[in-house]
Amino acid sequence: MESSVIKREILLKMSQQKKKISPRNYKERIFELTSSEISYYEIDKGRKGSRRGSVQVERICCVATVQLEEQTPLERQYPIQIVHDENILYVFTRDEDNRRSWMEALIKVIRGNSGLATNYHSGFWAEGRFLCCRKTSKKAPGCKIWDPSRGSSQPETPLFDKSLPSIPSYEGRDGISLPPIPETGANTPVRETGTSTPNREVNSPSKPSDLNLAADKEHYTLPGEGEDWWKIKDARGDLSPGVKTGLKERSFSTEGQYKSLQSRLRVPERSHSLDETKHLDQEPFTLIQSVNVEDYPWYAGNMSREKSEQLLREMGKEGAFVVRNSSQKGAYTVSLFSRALDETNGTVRHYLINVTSENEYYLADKHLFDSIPKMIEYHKHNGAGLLTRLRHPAVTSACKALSSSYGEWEIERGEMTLQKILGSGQFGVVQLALWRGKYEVAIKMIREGCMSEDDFIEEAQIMMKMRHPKLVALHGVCTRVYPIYIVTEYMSNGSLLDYLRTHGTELGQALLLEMCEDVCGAMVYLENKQFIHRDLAARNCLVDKDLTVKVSDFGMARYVLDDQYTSSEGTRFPVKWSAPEVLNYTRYSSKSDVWSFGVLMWEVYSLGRQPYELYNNAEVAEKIMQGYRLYRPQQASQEIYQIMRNCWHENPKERPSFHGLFESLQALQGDE
Ligand SMILES: Nc1ncnc2c1ncn2[C@@H]1O[C@H](COP(=O)(O)OP(=O)(O)OP(=O)(O)O)[C@@H](O)[C@H]1O
Ligand SMILES: [Zn+2]
Repeated sequence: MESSVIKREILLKMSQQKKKISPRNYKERIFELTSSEISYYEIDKGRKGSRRGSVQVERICCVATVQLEEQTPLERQYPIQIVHDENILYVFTRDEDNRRSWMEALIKVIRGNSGLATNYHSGFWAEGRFLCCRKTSKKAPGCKIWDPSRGSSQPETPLFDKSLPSIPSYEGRDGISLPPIPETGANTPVRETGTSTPNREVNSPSKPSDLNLAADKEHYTLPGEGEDWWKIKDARGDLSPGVKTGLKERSFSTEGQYKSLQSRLRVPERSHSLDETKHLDQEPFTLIQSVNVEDYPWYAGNMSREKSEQLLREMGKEGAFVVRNSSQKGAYTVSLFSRALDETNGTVRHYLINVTSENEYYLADKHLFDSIPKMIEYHKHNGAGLLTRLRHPAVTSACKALSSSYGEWEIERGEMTLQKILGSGQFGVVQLALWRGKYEVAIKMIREGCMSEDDFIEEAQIMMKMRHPKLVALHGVCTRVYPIYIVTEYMSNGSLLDYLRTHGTELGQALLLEMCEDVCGAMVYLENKQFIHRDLAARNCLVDKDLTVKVSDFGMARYVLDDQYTSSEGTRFPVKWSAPEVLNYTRYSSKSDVWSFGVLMWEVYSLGRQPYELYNNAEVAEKIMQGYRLYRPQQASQEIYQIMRNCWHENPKERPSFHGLFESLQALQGDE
């Protein structure tokens, strides 16, 4: 027997975010809560359409509010998280009352569950991490204590015997206060009271307003019989241009809804351009006061349309963007990448930056700004008519500043301020430094006598031209004095091997796969350039602040002056990563890189174990010749393991190319 509906209402639902970084979208769904499940349905001509998903009540371990992100649009000010054993469902209620009533109902049904959480995450899961504690596993134990019986912020509304978890304050994740929505005055729509709900007994409303099935600022429901109870009328059609009567006509996007709400609440549009300086957490060393586009990391100068598309696609990140000079003289264009329209290939859109006669700038919609940087900053937080928000500048600031100021590869040593030691390797110590006091870079200080320096310096210019979003950029060198400095892009999460060993258990399947894809993407690029890495391994990949993995030290093995490293019999030779033809005849090729890549995938899926742990180099070489291969790591599916095995074909010609590997990996990603 179907259990009766406790609550049924249209709520906004966030997409499930199954991948590490996938675009979020928000859809209106009809939500139904029964004592056994919460389910949601498409809205089809104002009625319950097809079922889109559900969560069984017994699997829910926590229901709580969520701390708002900065610049949250008005329709998403009242989020609830429903945490269950597989994922987190985020839904957005209309207002505090509405949220309270959903929380009450949900907590009531889950109260008897055995596996209720003790902790939860107060922030959203976004782009591969929790905004509260920055943990990168969706299963990471919560960072705040969850106490469903703790006092709520409005104790005058007693629930059952206990009260609700506290309602969060309007605080962004960095403690930036968001203005509460003005609720009074002529602009506040009058609340219409509906008739009684079909489930009145179950719902047992505690306040008269709870009698409404739904009563928001735009429409109210007319509870009735059966399917037909679902008629919805516009309460204030005159005030919201995009909204007419009935859901049928309600075709505006959430951004449009935001705007119409905004205009009705008379929030001055300009107010959103204020204070943006606080949000620049991604690029801490950017000159935020400047109105010159040249001072910003996203400015790519005379980059062509084609080049920008190539760069953004290579980067492949939702919301990757650059601002470049338009072919129209004196004008600028924003080029933006998104997977919103085409999940597999993505789309690049080019938006001309418009200028009014009063020298004010705007993009897709009419939010005016007195400078381009302010406009860009606004659109970092508000899609407002764009394909997606401007999330990731595609040119790193140091990278761009360095390459524009030095066509050459020689960097002025005096412009480096050393900060701290990051580690040490084959060539010596690696330090974090600031270039010109503001751009973070990593410096390899080459210990004298361990590198064939002249050969390297000759090759450095070629290596500097190797530019790919998944390759650690070589910015330049300081060669005039000893020790020689090799200046590269700084990667704040250190080596992939260390990262796997310390954070491996927090990384889900999707992230492990993405890490392999990142490396493979860089290798496709090198393969096309016929550039052989020669020492591909997890220790030679680095992890960026957003967990992007990039390949480092490409080609550097050629300049090592150390017999123990260069000779395949040497103790430091990477035997366990080397293809048989390398061990036997020192025959390097992109296909020998492919072998190493297979071992790197094994490292990723074994969360940083040493390959062939129990064997020394000589034993490994012998076993490999006899046809033995690494076993399947626990985390790797049969499909993943098969990809590794293909990389370890005895005959290099039989191994897949990086291009082929990349396609296989992407196909797996689509499976989820
Ligand atoms: N660009 C960088 N950004 C951040 N940390 C770095 C960077 N380059 C190196 N490191 C840190 O310094 C350590 C040493 O790096 P390095 O590349 O010299 O040696 P390695 O790759 O570990 O060993 P080998 O030189 O033998 O291959 C790395 O493990 C990493 O922790
Ligand atoms: Zn947290």
